[in-house]
Order: sequence, then structure tokens, then C-alpha cells
Amino acid sequence: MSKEYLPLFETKEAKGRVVYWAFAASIFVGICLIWIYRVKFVPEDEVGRWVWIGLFAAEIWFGFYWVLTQSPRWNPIHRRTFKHNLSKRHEGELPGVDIFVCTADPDMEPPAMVISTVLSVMAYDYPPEKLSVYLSDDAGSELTYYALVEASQFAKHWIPFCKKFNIQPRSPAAYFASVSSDHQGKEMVFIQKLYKDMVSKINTAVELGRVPEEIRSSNEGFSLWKSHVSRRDHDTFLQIVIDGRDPKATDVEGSILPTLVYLAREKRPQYFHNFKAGAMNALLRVSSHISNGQILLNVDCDMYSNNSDAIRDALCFLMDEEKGHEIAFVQFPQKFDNVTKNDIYGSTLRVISEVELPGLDGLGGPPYIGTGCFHKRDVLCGKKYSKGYKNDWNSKSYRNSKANVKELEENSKYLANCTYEENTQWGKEIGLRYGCPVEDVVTGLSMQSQGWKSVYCNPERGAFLGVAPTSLVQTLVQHKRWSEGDLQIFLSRYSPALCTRRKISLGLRMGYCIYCFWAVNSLATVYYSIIPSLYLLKGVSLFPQVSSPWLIPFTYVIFAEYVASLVEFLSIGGTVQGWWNEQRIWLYKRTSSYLFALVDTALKTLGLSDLTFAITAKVTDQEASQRYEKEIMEFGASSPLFTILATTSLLNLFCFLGMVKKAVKTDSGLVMAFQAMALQVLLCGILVLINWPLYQGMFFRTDKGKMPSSLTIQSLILALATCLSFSFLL
Ligand SMILES: O=c1ccn([C@@H]2O[C@H](COP(=O)(O)OP(=O)(O)O[C@H]3O[C@H](CO)[C@@H](O)[C@H](O)[C@H]3O)[C@@H](O)[C@H]2O)c(=O)[nH]1
Ligand SMILES: [Mn+2]
Repeated sequence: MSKEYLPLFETKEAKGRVVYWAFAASIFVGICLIWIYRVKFVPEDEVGRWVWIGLFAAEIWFGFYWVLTQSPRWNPIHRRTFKHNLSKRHEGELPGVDIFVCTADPDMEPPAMVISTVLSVMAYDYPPEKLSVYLSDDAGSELTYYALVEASQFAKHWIPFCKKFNIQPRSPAAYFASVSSDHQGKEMVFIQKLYKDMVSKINTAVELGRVPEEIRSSNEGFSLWKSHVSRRDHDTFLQIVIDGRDPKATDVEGSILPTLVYLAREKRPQYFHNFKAGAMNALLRVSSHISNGQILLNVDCDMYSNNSDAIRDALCFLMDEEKGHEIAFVQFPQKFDNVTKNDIYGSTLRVISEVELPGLDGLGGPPYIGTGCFHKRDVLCGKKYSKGYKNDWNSKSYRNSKANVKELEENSKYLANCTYEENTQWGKEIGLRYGCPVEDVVTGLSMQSQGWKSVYCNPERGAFLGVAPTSLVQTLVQHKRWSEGDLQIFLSRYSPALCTRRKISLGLRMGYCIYCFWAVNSLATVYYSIIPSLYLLKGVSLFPQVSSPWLIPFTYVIFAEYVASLVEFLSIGGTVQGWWNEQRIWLYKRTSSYLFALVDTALKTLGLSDLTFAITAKVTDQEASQRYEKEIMEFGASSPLFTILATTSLLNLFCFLGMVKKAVKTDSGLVMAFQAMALQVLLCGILVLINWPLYQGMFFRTDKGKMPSSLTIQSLILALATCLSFSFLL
């Protein structure tokens, strides 16, 4: 390296670490004192002892989990890129970039939305001859293909328009939603009309469920669907919609267009298709025949590019002469453009993307979280890590230039066939790893455990924006999948707990465990949110009295931790109401999604249940979406996840009311209750407060988003029966 070496990025450590460490140490002392209290004051009687031990176990768990959550807070870092240095030095030798967009269901992922994402990534500020965009359609839907064909026409106007006026974002849907309709130039009016026409054509086709006849006959690609039996049973469909090598494939200004490819891998009922991981691996192989870009970007079909510079940001890390060699992937945060101010479902995952991921970056690299991630093709395809590994950006020509389009399609199809992977390392050592509902996290971890590093890049302007779930059940189901997947990783051979993972720092392994243990967290949380309340009803105290000095560690840990979490939340741009909502949603996830995930994992381990992947819907009906805008919680679905939430919330309500009723019977009753059981009353009271939206949903609402009556009745009976049998029988 010469003297005039200009770095492509810099890394900064966060300030105020020492103050935080001191604070964390004081909390830890508090936790230890709580444990000591539990050991010292075990009750004499049999039943009381077991309840006490249960609480102790929960507190040991919470303490242990708290220690895990400290790992990313220990030494967070922030990165900044120098894109001008990249252009200065590498503009001529930029690598080919292949972009993979995945879709799987035209009903839940409307084709018009999918192509907006596709168009946004086609319009990156990057040499178009080095850019190829692949759409993987796991539904093998003619409608999605049709939308893509329309998009390829619209791209001829859209890309030059984006570049000429340097607009952001470059998803036409998002862009036109963000500009006001007055003061528009002629070109803008024209392009907006083109866009609207295209969307209405696509939406009409979707509504009718078929492609217009004149289009079908004018485009050969549709002939593929003759052999289409169903979504689960069809041949490989591979169409190069725009061939970037073709000198005639230009936009209206005469500039070359990026390559655009449609792929629906073969599906047969007798072959397991491994969900998104299977789709990605088919894309990896097919793209290696067509463009073979050395850099890959993967986005979900709802995650449009919001920043046309993101490729260059990522390259600043991957091409850096000093540190770039060991970096396998660059992960951007998942951000969303449909979250409301106070984020009622906590979909922003603010703490994860603003605190924990920068923290994990400081410990060796963030996990791969599925979307908005740039990979080196070599590494994803199983390249083993070695110390002296050097990037070679000039090694491969990025386009297979000889064959014509038809031949290329014909000769590449077999790469996406079901049988291709039989007796190969695909899904094991090569490509995305199979067998886990969070294929992304397990793949990233497996690369890191060989020695590869990763980088977290979180620029001011979000690089990708997606669609967050807009109903409670969607949120809970998504988290069930995630927590289940993460727990399976812990139980698998990739487990961050295994000592064979020595290439990963202890801190990073602890960091992974935060997510691996989401599901396990449910047990302690369920116990804590039910048992103390029930004992309140009985008048049995489970925490230190107000006069006892042992109350101090309890109050200190509880209050200091909550204040710290509120401060942290506000400092990363959240609101107070948003923080409160976040506490609620964590409680809900822990008592429902995570509990179900735990049970399901147990069943799977016993071989009693199969791997599934519930796709998150990206559309909401109008009434529901109005409620979402108003931040009214959506319950209108009959899900067992809700039964458990409703039952625990009612149980707490009954316990609280029962306690009050008992206490007001005597003159000094209330004072006595608070003296003896202040913390327990507080715990139960807060649970009642935080569950307010549930009571509203069950008893005070009449709209379609209220809790289904059958569910309310069922939960009422369950909660009442528990309370009654508890007070009279035990
Ligand atoms: O059989 C399938 C199922 C899903 N997908 C695609 O996978 C993506 C993610 O699905 P989604 O329902 O949106 O799930 P999310 O929970 O929002 O996704 C997150 O979590 C997943 C792992 O659970 C990762 O795969 C995703 O990249 C990550 O964004 C979407 O583009 C789907 O089209 C497929 O291609 N094939
Ligand atoms: Mn999604």
C-alpha cells in the first residue's frame, strides 16, 4: 500500500462508555442483591417455597438475560464512508453487482409494489452495464411476470428521469407519494401519467386474475405458462426481460439499461423448496451464468431502495484495501416507510437497529438480517476464510458474452431445477443454509464462524424502506417465526454457545444469544406476569415489605433500568408514547409469540411438526389501515395467540380488582396492603395499565378490529376459572 492511501471508511467509537459501564455495574450489584434476598428468605411452607423458587428462577433468568443484553452496549461503533475516495480510485474498475429481489405471493405482495422495488434498484447511481436485477417469484405467477414486463418498458423513461433530476427515492410509488401535485414540470407530469397508467393496467390484470390477451400474444415469455399446473407444480421459468448486452436495449435517452431477469424456480410437490433460502440459491446459480456479478444485493420485494448511493456505500467497505478483504457482507438496517408516529406494534425495532446492531458491529459484525444486505458472491458461495485472502476485482468478466438470449435462458434453466441440489453442498456449505426459518441469521453466523467479518452501515438517509406489519396478529406471527428460528440456531450445530465457534468473539456470541433466547424468555415472563398477581388475590406477599431495606435493590433495578431504557429510546429518536407501546409489544410477544415458538420448537425437535414460513402480508384493507393510521390496535382475528393475551390481561384485572375489594373492606386494609405488598400491587397495576388496549378491544369497541366475541368469552371463562379455583382450592 502506498503512502497516499486514502481510506474508504472510518470507524468511530461511541462516547460516554465509562459512565455507562459504571451504571451497568451498579445494576449488576442490584441484581445480585435480589438473588441474595431470594436465597435468604425462602418461606417455610411447602407451596410458598415452590412459588418462591419459581420467582427466584425467573429472576436468575432475567439477570442472566440482562447480562447478555449488555454485550452490544459495551462498545458500540459507528461507520462513515468516503464515497469520493471510492470514485477517485476505483471508478473504472467497479465490480458487477447482481441484485436479487424475492417475492412469493401475488396476493400478499402485490405485483405493483414488487415492481416499484425492482425499478428503485434498477435506478441506482451505478454503471448500468455492471448492474443486473433478478426477480425471483416463488409463486410462479403470470401476473407478476406481466408486471415486470410492464416495468421494463416504464424503466426506459423512469431511469433517465431519475438521473436527470437526481430524485430520491427512486421507487416510483414512494416518489410520487412524496411529491405534491402542484408546481410540477412537464416531464414530471408526463412520467407520473405513464406510471399511473401502468399501475392501473397491472391492478386491473390482478383483479381479473389474468393478463390481457393482446399482451400475452405479443410477448413470447407468456408461452411458458402453458405448462403451469399450480404454484406448487411447474417447470423453471426463466426470462431475460432486458438483456443488458444488447446495444439496442437502451432507455429513451439512448443509455444502456441494466439487465433484468425473471426467475420462477421449478416447483414439485415431492420436493421441499426451502422457502426464501431455496429461492436465493437458485438465483445465485442462475445469475452466475448470466451476469456473475461479484457483489450481490438481496432485498425483500417490499424493501425499495431509498438511497441511490447505497451500492457505493457498501463498496467502500468491501473494496477497502486495508480491511475490505475479510469483510463478507455489509448489512443495512431494516427501516419502514409505513410506521406511525408512536409505532404501536414496535415495528421499527428501533433499539435493535440503532443500539444493538452497532454494538454487534463493534464485536465483530452484525448478523445478516435478510434484506438490505450486500454480499461477496465468493463468500456466499462457500469460499473458505483464509488469512491472506485478497479481493480480485478484475478476475472475472461479468458477462457471459457469447450466447444469445434464447440459448442463455435454455442453458441456465436447469440450475433452478428441483433435482439440481441433490447430493451437493448447496444449503449446507454453499449458498444460504437450509433448515431454519431464519435462513439469513444462520447463514451470516456460519460465515462469521469461519472467520469472515461483517459491517453494519446505517447512513443518515435510510438505504432501504419496507412495509412493516400493520396488525397485531401479523406482528406476533412474524416474531413467532423469528424467535423460533433463532432458538433453532441455538440448538443447531451453528450454535453460538459451542466452543468450536472460537473465531467469533465471546461478546458477539452473547449478542447472538439475545435473539436465540427470545423464545426462552417467555417462560420467566409468563410466570412473572401471572403468579405475583394471583398471590395478590390471596394476600400473600412475594416481595420485600416497604419497611425492609431489601426493597432498595428491587426498586433500584426496576426504576433505573426503566429510566435507562426510556432515555435510550428517546435518544435514538423515539417518543415517550412509542416507548410505552414498545414495552407493551414486548410483553405481548413474550407471552404469546415466544411461548408458542418454544412449544413449536419442542415439537419439531421431537419430529412432531414441520418447518413452515408464514409470509407477512404487505397490504391491508382500507378500514383496517385507517385504524392503523390512528394507532388503534387491531385484534380482528381469531388466533390462539390472542386467547393467551386476553386471558392473562383479564386475570390481572381480576386480581387487581379483587385485591382492592379485599383491602377496602377494613379501614386500614389499603394501607396494610401497600405496606406489605407495594411491589406486587405495582406490578399488577402496571400490567393492567399496559393492557388497556386489550380491555378496550374486548369490551368497549364495536369496529371490525375489536376482539372477536367468542374469543372474549373464552378468555373471560378461562381467567375467571383460574382466579376462582386459585382462591378457593389452593
Ligand atoms: O417461500 C418463500 C417465502 C418467502 N419468500 C420471500 O422472503 C421475503 C421475506 O418474507 P416476509 O414474509 O416479508 O418475512 P419478514 O419477516 O418480513 O422477513 C424477514 O425475515 C425473514 C426470515 O424469517 C428473511 O427471509 C427476510 O429477508 C427478512 O426481511 C419476501 O420477499 C418473500 O417474498 C420467498 O421468496 N419464498
Ligand atoms: Mn417483510
